[in-house]
Amino acid sequence: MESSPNNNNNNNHHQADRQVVQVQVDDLKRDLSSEFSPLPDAQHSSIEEREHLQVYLRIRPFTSAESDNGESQDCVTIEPPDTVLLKHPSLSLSARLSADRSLAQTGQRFQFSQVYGPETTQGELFQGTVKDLVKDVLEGGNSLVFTYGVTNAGKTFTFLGPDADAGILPRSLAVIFSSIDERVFTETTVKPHRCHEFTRLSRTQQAEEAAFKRNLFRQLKESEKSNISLLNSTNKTLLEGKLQSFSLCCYL
Ligand SMILES: Nc1ncnc2c1ncn2[C@@H]1O[C@H](COP(=O)(O)OP(=O)(O)OP(=O)(O)O)[C@@H](O)[C@H]1O
Repeated sequence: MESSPNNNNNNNHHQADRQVVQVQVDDLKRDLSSEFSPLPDAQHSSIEEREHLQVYLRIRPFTSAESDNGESQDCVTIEPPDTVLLKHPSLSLSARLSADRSLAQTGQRFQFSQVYGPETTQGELFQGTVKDLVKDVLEGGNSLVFTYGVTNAGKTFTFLGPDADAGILPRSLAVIFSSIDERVFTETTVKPHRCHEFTRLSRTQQAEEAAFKRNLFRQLKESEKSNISLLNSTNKTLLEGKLQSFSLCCYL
């Protein structure tokens, strides 16, 4: 950011920035312990939380470029079914200079709900992680699924996957749409709103929705005819962006 000491506006901005920072620091200093009163039945609640929050680790295979570069340094060891042992990459500076040699050699263990190795297929991952959540959704439950990892870790592959090897999102949608059959709500009197809510539509709104839908299908047909699949490419761009989480809500 450019700085201009003679500019009053800028000075005001800097002062405002300082005030904002000050508030945040004060906030951080605040003792929040009193706001976290002990839970009445700590043991029960921790068991419940463990059941509700599942954390899976997926280790992807090396890409061909990585294999060609000889990047394998045996730093990740899976200890089935739920643990990984991480060691410093043997060529890393930290491994060579590590003051704690024993730590560098023995590594550190991390435990997850389950660890999936590089040979895991998209189908196996879906079966083991998300399929039961989808079943819950079909019975009225809600779930949030998201991927988390450094760039190039395999989040998009896991989430969307290539067309020929679908990830957890298209698989979830396939299960939902093939399961609801006659339970599809054919009327247009309600519309999903935000994540968990819906709005009831007036007659005028229903007519607007129907017109919007007709218009959308007409555009789709026209673009298919003229081979300019505008809608598809827009959707594809949206999907190929950073769509790496979805929440499963029940509107059935
Ligand atoms: N399970 C897998 N099997 C085969 N190839 C994979 C797998 N997971 C990821 N890849 C490949 O690894 C590369 C990186 O994956 P991906 O693009 O999904 O990473 P990402 O975490 O979404 O990255 P970014 O955060 O940068 O978007 C891609 O070439 C992808 O095809």
